[in-house]
Amino acid sequence: MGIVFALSAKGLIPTRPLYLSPSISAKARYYTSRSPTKGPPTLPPKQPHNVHRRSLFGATQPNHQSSFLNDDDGTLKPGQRIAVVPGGIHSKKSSLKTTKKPQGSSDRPFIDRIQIKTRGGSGGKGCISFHRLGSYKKRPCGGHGGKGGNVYLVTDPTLSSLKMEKHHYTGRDGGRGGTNAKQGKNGADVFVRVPCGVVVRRVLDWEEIEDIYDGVAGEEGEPDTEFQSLTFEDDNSDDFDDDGEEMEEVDTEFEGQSSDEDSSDEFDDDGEEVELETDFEAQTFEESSSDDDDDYFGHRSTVVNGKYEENIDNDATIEVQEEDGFDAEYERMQSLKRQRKRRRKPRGTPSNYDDVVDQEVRGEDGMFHWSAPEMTDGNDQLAATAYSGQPMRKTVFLADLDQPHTSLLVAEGGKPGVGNQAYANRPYFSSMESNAAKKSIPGMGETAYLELELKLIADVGLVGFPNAGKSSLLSAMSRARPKIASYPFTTLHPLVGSIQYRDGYQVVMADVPGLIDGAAEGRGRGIEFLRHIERTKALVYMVDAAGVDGRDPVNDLKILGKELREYGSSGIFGENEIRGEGEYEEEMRRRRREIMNRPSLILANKMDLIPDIDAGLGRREELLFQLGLAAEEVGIFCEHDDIQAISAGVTGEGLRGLSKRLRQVVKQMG
Ligand SMILES: Nc1nc2c(ncn2[C@@H]2O[C@H](COP(=O)(O)OP(=O)(O)OP(=O)(O)O)[C@@H](O)[C@H]2O)c(=O)[nH]1
Ligand SMILES: [Mg+2]
Repeated sequence: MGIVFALSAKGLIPTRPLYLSPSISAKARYYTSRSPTKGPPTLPPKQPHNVHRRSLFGATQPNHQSSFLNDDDGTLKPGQRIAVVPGGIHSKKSSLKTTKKPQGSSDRPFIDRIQIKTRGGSGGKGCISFHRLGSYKKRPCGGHGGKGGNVYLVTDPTLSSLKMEKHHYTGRDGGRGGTNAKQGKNGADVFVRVPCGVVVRRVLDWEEIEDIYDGVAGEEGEPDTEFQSLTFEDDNSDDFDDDGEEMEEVDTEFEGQSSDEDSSDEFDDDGEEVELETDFEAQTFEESSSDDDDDYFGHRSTVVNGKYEENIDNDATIEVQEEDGFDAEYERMQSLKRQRKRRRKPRGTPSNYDDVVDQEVRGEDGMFHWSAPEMTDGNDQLAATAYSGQPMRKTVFLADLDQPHTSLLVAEGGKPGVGNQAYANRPYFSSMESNAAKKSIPGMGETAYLELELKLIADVGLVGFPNAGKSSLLSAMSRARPKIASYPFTTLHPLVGSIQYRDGYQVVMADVPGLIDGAAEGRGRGIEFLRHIERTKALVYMVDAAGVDGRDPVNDLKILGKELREYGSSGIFGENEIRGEGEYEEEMRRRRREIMNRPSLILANKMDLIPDIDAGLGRREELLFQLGLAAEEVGIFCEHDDIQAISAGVTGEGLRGLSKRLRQVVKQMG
């Protein structure tokens, strides 16, 4: 109970006491304070929006003094509305003019080669449970686990660099199976966004390289004993003690058979697998004669456990065959696991192991050095020596993601674990079977180390010496805003812009950082980015006709032609080498070799600095003529009309004609 004050024009006046619960809203209070004689409340007149505003939270903030909202005596008039708005000051940001940073400068990182690790999620575990009630009592009802999530690469046309959020991507694990045959939830897939034009390669791990090596050794019939002995090292009987006597019996039987030629004929009926096995046996047996034989057989029996046992009529194997379910599968997985473990390169490997493998690996095509050292002074020799200490990798080509919104499955999620409901329909389950699900291990997700290489997709590539005006041209013809400045190497990484035509046609042009003399040997940084012009349909050579930096345009063109020819012909410049074998790599090498056969335009820029009146038109024509001769000399594939005089940065002279011609050339090239 208390005295209620009503707000009125006269200020706060006491009215009759009312019992007000705190839950009564402010609106209710307003009505209760009104005199009943005045009739039903009417809506107050609409106030203009520019009423005084005060922050709702203003009074609680230390630096905000509360104040009355209305002008006169600090009281609210009946029907008066005030606007109470949440706090917050008017953002200054929105009033500031946002300026876009120029592209191509160092503050925007551009990454065109990266290695990432992807792993599919693990499968969920299967559940082991039994019905407790009713006629189903004691029947297995454990649900299977969920599948592990996959990892996909998806091309996103809005991206232009391989700057990734993370270097490791893992699919979500599958959920566990539940009781009452509830299946676990499938793990969510992970989509890794990459820009268009990414070439995806998978980096092989040591085991795979060794497998290749094995294959090579087998084909050539010159198995390397050292390698083999190291691979099968530690295959001693300790590991196989668990396998019990049966194994040993099998082994001895096998040994007997394999050493006896007649008995090996028995295997022929069983088809290819057996033949392969006998080959393998013959090979290992020959080599192992000098070594401890038992080691090899121990290894042999585990590797082809299942297959092998199927092929021999032996009491021991029949017993094993009976299992024919998860137990056998479990044993096989365990043995594979053990085998994998052993096959990993052991620590402290003898140096000759490395030597042997390295030589072989180096001898093959496509082997390459991973992280390249900084090329400081452009000395090829130095770079080569620095490389030699790097670990070797081998990659296989997976895909060239050049279309937008395409996805590529790179790491598959693991298979789900099996719940014991798999045995629910059996009339009788042995203890072995009912426990089989316990042993069913959910599959691990696939792991893939990927090497991603970005090759910009452009129709036209711009090459030229630093400061020639390449960025100015791109800026003048497209909506790209590269950094333009009067010092060399303003542009630090390639970027693309598209020339838009009225009818909607587009020509995409790539601005590549300036090339310099000796670029093919690694001088400067331009050569690093030349791979971005590999996909282009036409090339544009740009020279500074006025020779602002004291350069000679004709000589510049000769150097450019020479560097590009060298780049194309050998294509092996450390980092820029096209690595690996396969159709794709071959195609890329072919394309690079033909880089000089691409239709080219030669632009003499900064023509505004060559006055027509003083020196006359003759000087310009003379220059264009000389450029034509130089192009012919170095073998640039260029028509007479395609040597043009322009002024990209100042008057814009010749740009209209240039854009028309570019369109024609690109169209011709399909
Ligand atoms: N007079 C004149 N100057 C130009 C013209 N085009 C470009 N420039 C100037 O030349 C300088 C270099 O221009 P950029 O476009 O940055 O040259 P770039 O080839 O991109 O140079 P890098 O990025 O270093 O390889 C700038 O100062 C431009 O203003 C032109 O047509 N006439
Ligand atoms: Mg530039």
